[in-house]
Amino acid sequence: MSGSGGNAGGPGSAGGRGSAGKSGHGGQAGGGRGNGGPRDASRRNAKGRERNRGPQQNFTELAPSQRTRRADPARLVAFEVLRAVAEEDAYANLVLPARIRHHRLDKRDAGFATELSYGALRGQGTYDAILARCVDRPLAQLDPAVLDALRIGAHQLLAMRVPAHAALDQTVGLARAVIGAGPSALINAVLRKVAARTLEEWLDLLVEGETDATKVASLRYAHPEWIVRAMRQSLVAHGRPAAEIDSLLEADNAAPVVNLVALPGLGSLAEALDNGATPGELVEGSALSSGGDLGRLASVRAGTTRVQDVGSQLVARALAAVDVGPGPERTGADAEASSGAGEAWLDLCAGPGGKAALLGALAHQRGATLLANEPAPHRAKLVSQALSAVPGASWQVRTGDGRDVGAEQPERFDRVLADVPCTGLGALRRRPESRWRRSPKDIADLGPLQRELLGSALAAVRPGGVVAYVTCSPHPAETTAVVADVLRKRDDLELIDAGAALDAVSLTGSLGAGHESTAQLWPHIHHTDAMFLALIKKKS
Ligand SMILES: C[S@@+](CC[C@H](N)C(=O)[O-])C[C@H]1O[C@@H](n2cnc3c(N)ncnc32)[C@H](O)[C@@H]1O
Repeated sequence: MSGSGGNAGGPGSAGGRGSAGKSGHGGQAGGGRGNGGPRDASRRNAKGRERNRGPQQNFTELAPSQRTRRADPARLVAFEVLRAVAEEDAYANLVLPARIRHHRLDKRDAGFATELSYGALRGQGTYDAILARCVDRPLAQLDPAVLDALRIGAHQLLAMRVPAHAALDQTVGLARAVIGAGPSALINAVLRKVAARTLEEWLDLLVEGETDATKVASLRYAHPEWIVRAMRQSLVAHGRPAAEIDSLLEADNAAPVVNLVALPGLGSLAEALDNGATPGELVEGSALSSGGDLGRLASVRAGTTRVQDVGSQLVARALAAVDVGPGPERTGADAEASSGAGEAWLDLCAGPGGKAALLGALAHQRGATLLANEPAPHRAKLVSQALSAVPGASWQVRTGDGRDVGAEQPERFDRVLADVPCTGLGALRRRPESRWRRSPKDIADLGPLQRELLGSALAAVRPGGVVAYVTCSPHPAETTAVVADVLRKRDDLELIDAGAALDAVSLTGSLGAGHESTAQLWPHIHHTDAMFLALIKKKS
C-alpha cells in the first residue's frame, strides 16, 4: 500500500521534488535544483551562477574505474524496479514495495527510491530524447540495463534535488556494482553532458523549431504522442476545451494523493484524521492521507478504512443512490421504506474489490445483498479479502466470466456495476510505466469485451433497474461510443443524468462532470482519476 501513492517527478511535473536528495543520497543537502519552473533563484549560487553547471559542477577527477563499486540501496531499488518493468513486464507499484522491503529501506530511503523510480519511468520518453542527444549511437543499441541506469541518472540530474556530482558519482557507482566496470565510462560521459543543461533548457532545445503541438506536448509532459492526441480528443468528447490538454498532462505527472474511504456503517476516519489525514472535500466518508505507513492504522488493518480514489468512491455511491423504484416483488413495507431493502446488487467486474467493498458496505446498511463477480481466481480472492470487513450475509463472490451472468441470472438485479477492463488512460498518475506500455491497439482490442460485458449487465438488470457503466479511461472509444452503440440498438434503455447523480452524492453538489447525460471526472479538475460514468436504466 505504501508504494501505491508514489511521488511525482519527471518532465513537466508539478510536484515530486519534496523528499529526495538530502545528505544520505546526494552529499550536501539543499544543493540541488529548484522546482523545474522558470530559472528560479534557488538554482543559483551566491555569484548568481546556476548550480550544477560548468565549473560549479565539482565533478570528481577520479576516472570511473577508480570510483566506488557500491550501489546506494535506494538507487539500487529504483534500478531494480526499472529492470523488472522492462524485463518482466512488471508493474512498478507492485514491485517497488517488495524491493523496498527486501532492501530494508528506511522511510527516507523509501521516499527517495519511490521518487526516483516513478519519476524515471514517467519521464522515460523525454529522458530518452535528451539522452539520444548525448549518446553517439542509437539508444536501441545500448545494453538495456545501461539505458535504465542513464534514465535514473537523468532523473536525478534534471528533476530531483540531488547535486550533480552526487547524482553522477552514485549512478556510476551503481552501474559498476550491478552492470560491471565496462559501461561506467560511457555512463559518466553521457551524464556529464546531460548535467550541462537544466530540464527547461533541454526541453527548449528539444522543441526548438517544432510546430506540431502534439509533439511539443509529448516532449514537455512525457506522454506518447498518441496519448496526447487521445486525451485531447477525450476532453472535447466530454465537453471540455481542448486547451486544457497541458493541465491534464501535467496532472498525470503529479503525485497522486492517497484517498481513504471509511466503509459506511462499518469504518471510521477518526484514527486517520488523528494521524494527520485531512477530511475529503468531494465525498462523505473520505479523507486525504498524510502519507506514511497506512498499515499502522488499526482501521486500515481491519479493512474498514481503505485506500480508494475519490472518483471510484463517487461512481460507486452514485449507483447506490440512484432511484430504481421498488422491484416487482417488493411491495408493502419494503417498498414503502424505498431504501433498497431486499434489493440485489451486482458488481460484474469486481477485482481487486475496491468498489465492491464500498458497495458491499452500502448494501449491508440498506438490507440489500451484493454479488461480486471476477473471472481471475487470484483477483476474486482479493475481492473476498476486500469484502471481509462487511458481514458475510450481505455478499457473495462468484469466480467466472461476467459475460455469462446476464444469461444465467436474467433480470435478477436492481443495480449493476459494470466497471469494465479498460486501458486505464485515466489513471496514468498511479501507474508510471503504463503510458509507455499501452498502445492504440489496446483500445481496439478491449472494445468487444467492453460491449459484451455491458450487454451482460443489461441482461442481468431488472426492468426499472440501473446499470452503471464505468471506466478509468476517458477515451471516447471506451466510454461514449460503447454506450451509444448499445443505446442505438435498443429502445428499452434510457440514460439517467450521470452528472446530476454524481452531484447528488458529492459534498460540493456541483462537480461539473456531466455532459450529454454521461459524466467524466478529471485529474486536473477534480483531482481524481479520470473515471467515466454512464447510468443506463432499463425501462419498466
Ligand atoms: C477495471 S477492473 C475493476 C476494478 C474494480 N471494480 C475495483 O474497483 O476494484 C476490471 C476487472 O475486470 C476483470 N475482467 C476481465 N475480464 C472479465 C470478464 N470477462 N468478466 C468479468 N470481469 C472481467 C479484470 O480481471 C479486472 O479485475
